[in-house]
Amino acid sequence: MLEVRGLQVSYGAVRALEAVSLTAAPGGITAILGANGAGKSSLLRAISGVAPVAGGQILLDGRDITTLPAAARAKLGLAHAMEGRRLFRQLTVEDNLKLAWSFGARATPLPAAIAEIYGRFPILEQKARTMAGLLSGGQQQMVILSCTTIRSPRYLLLDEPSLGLAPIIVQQIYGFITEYAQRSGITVVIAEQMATLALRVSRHGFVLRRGRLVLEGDSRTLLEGGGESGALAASYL
Ligand SMILES: Nc1ncnc2c1ncn2[C@@H]1O[C@H](COP(=O)(O)OP(=O)(O)OP(=O)(O)O)[C@@H](O)[C@H]1O
Repeated sequence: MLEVRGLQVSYGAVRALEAVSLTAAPGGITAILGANGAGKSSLLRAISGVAPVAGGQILLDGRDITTLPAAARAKLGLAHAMEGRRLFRQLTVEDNLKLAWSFGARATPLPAAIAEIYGRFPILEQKARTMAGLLSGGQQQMVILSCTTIRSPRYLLLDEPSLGLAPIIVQQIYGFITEYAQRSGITVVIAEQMATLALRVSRHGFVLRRGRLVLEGDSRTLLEGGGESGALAASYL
């Protein structure tokens, strides 16, 4: 179970998150929604240990990890695909995959792990010897998802996996995420500006606005526009 209690994140005088509390239910997808600058990336970055925490607590399976360095959190099974497609651009696709595998739990032997990825994204096999920096945005996102999942994480944090991608590629990426979450049974947290997209695949959604949690609920309820969810649109204004 991943739990955040009263989390505050500040960058100098800028307060990015103010007393945010939420729980990501085990074995399912949780959506973190909100407009540009709402604090979604700061939340994920604080959880994985790369953003400064000014107050509150982060608990992983009941253990307080708030002051643990990022590398120690990764060893506990936290994987974070950050916004902005961070990969080793000068390395080939396959070398990116090998490197990611070497940092992970190595639950599956390397050849089988790579074969599985190529089975899922055949284009990556065709581009295996191409420098990752030369791929299209969608192909780079496939490499990033492959690199984070090849490590066999127990918790997966995905920051705006749809950003800047064509609708058909977004469908493919989200298809992969949904299938992977179901098959692996791990806990997935997706930060996404495109609320409908993330609510369709998640169980529960949390909405941030200017660093504060303003709405939460069952994803279907938020999506169907019933009850409180008129507030979903309002929270983006
Ligand atoms: N390194 C930083 N230094 C200073 N301010 C920052 C930094 N990173 C983020 N911020 C500010 O913190 C607030 C929250 O930003 P954050 O990136 O977490 O939001 P977001 O919801 O992920 O938005 P986006 O979708 O644009 O990434 C914004 O006001 C942003 O300008």
